[in-house]
Amino acid sequence: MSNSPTDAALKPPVIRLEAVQKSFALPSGEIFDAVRALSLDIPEGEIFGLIGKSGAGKSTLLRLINLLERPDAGRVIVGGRDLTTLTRRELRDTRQNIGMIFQQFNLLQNASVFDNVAFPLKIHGRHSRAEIDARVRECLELVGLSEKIDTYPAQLSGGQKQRVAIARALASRPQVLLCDEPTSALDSETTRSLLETLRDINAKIGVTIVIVTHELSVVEVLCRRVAILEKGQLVEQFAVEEAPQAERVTALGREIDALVRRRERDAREAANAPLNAPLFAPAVARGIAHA
Ligand SMILES: Nc1ncnc2c1ncn2[C@@H]1O[C@H](COP(=O)(O)OP(=O)(O)OP(=O)(O)O)[C@@H](O)[C@H]1O
Repeated sequence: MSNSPTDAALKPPVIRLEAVQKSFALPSGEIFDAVRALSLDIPEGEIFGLIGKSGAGKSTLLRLINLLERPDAGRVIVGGRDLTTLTRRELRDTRQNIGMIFQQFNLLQNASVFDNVAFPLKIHGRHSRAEIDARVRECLELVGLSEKIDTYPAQLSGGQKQRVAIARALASRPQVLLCDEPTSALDSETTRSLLETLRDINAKIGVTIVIVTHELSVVEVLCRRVAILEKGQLVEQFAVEEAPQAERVTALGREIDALVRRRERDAREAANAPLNAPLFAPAVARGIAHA
């Protein structure tokens, strides 16, 4: 696996996976290894992408982080606690520290936006009404949906539903937000705006974001680091913005680099172009003959 020089996790990992393993029994009786002895550190405050082909084990790995899937072997340490050793009750409490959002939003259809966001706080049973009220308003403001507090999911667009889901996931003030293909059901404009909101939230409250996606444009816009999975193993991880020292190991890694370099080049050209430059100046004239 290749690692970039900035890997030397300057910040302590908020998530540490140690040789986690997860297998499933298939209907045929065969055992399928979805995640194979995988180790990974994710530093606090990171926006971290998990990518790979369909079936590579991305969602399983994400679900191992909050123990929605229990590993067959290995340790899952979040916020300094090994989740695999906790009692059911301790795990329930610790999960307050790990929010999660899904592709299909998973909102309660018969509950208002307020009640959806308040739900995890109410079932936890340790918050006063005033505290819940203030927390819900604060989270809806973070996602830009304050004015929808009294509406119902059916009255919202897909992007707005996902924002409610984010507010709900943040209600318990978790250190970690897990996102499983959060923009797959959204059009490209809504996706862009939602990704901006996630970046904004990361900057404002420092929550560590781990996102599974098959869209490289999501990685390009949102992620600062990325890990590439193949057949349940971690084959490469790097800082997205960092120019590679050597060619990336995987085709996906090379595609991400190409996207990032193209964006940088476009930005440079836009900054250098005189206002009256022809729109389609030949590449050679602009010094990018080998672009
Ligand atoms: N509960 C399960 N029972 C049996 N097999 C499973 C189960 N969950 C996942 N798998 C298998 O494990 C493999 C990895 O699944 P996973 O959903 O983690 O992959 P993925 O990389 O997220 O793929 P995709 O992008 O298609 O969602 C797949 O082959 C899947 O069929």
